[in-house]
Amino acid sequence: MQTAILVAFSFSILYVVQKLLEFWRAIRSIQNHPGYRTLLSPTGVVANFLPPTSGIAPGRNYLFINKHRMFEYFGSDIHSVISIWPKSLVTLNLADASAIKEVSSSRSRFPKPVHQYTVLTFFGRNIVASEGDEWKKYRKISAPAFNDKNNRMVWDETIKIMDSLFKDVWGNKPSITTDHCVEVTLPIALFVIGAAGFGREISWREDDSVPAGHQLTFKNALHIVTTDIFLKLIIPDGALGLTKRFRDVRLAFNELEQYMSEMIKERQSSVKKEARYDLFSSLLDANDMDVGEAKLSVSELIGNIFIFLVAGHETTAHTLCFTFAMLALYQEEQEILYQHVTTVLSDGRTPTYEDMPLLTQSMAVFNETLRMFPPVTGIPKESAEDTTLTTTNADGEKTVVPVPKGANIMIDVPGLHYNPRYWEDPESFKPSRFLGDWPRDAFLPFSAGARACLGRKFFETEGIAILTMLVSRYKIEIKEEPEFARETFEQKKSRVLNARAGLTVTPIRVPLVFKLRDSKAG
Ligand code: HEM
Repeated sequence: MQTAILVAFSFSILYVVQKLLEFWRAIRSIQNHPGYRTLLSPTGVVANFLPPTSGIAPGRNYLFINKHRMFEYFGSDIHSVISIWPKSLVTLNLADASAIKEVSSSRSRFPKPVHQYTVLTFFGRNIVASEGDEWKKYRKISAPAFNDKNNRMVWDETIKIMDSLFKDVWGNKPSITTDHCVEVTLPIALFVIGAAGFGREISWREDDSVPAGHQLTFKNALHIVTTDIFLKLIIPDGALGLTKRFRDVRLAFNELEQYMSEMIKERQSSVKKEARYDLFSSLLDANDMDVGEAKLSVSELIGNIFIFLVAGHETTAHTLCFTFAMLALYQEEQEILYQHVTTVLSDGRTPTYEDMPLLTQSMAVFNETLRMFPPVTGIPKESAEDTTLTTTNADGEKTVVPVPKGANIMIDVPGLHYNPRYWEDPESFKPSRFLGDWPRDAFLPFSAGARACLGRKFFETEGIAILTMLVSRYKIEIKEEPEFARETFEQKKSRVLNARAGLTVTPIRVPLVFKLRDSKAG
């Protein structure tokens, strides 16, 4: 017994020594460039559940919470994170626009670390979680669907959805209250991607009814899957029956898979085999091919449908929610937007796709919201070779940072978006900064280079249509609640804008009131 304990103890000591040596080598490989030294890796699943305590891991949501502060603290727009466990990997976090440009424009030197995207592959391989030839195939199949014709359809479908919201759901009520803005923005975004991406029109009325053969609505299944996807990653399948929450997650995954299979069957057996040019048709055609390098297997088809549903609705819904919150908090900015919209639509008409380039203030409001609340806070890459990156400080002094092969590179989007070298007074909400010339390389909500967001224009189109329709008819305010009657503006702001880490930055509770503008109550 004693011998066994002694052997175990010796092995533990050896393990610790080995880990410390690895840690020391990793630090040396970047010449001890300043940064965090932590026990757990920031990209590990466990670290994602930890509060931002120092020492153990940078902590959950640390990029969004720290913004540019840690770059200031470490005195460089590139800082390092080196952790001991599971591996002493070097991560370099970047908030330097030119270093980020170098990384995002060279896919062969800095590819995507696909192993960090396992969480997105439960339903099958897909465009977001792939690299190399596999990614090229998915991009080649889906990119043609994001064309001007499709953007026009996105605009028209969005206007229909907003019209129906105003007429069929909100009626002519002088004011509409929601306890959390995403209750409005999530269905809007889902309806738009459903209609414009997948030819699946869902009306506000049928939205809440569970169809025969299902136990959850499509919306709920997708919502539970996207909210609890990390649980599915860490809880073994056998344990998913243990608690109600786990069982709900299992049910939601099964339901969503069933919905996606039904969508495929429905479209394939559609009697009206009319020629369609949406994203769904591109994916289905690729699945229909007999053989060939551009063929999609059924699992790849479902994997890509899932990723487009997620990429196309959560980012949009959260951005809309933060945008409405900012306009409610900053009434003077809402008034500027309202005045601009009424000038473009002087006769009170419904905006058309042709109006989009004129709605510059709506775009500026979105850009400023995306600068302050980028839904994707960290864009990971890895170094395929031993190389260097250079960063320049405010005094113009350059520092060359060694980048060993295999190092993780994290494009720190909030770090870049709050970097005072590029953005004057970065903590302030100033949409006007996007009206003139602005530092394009320091704005990366959609990533950049070959792996930039495929749906950027899709989002901009639906977003501008939604915002313009809403602001021209309703005034957005924060809901007054007695328990918060005594709070200061700053307290209200931090309560309303509080966010947590999810697949994308998720607003926690944004209670709003939409007041009809031409109503006496407005
Ligand atoms: C506010 C809205 C949106 C934001 C901020 C956003 C942001 C991003 C970011 C940062 C990436 C790169 C992710 C990475 O490298 O890990 C990305 C990729 C992607 N996005 Fe978006 N996105 C938005 C809306 C959309 C929409 C509406 C769609 C589709 C309808 C979409 C489809 C995609 C796809 C397919 C990719 C993968 C592109 C590739 O790797 O080739 N996104 N998005």
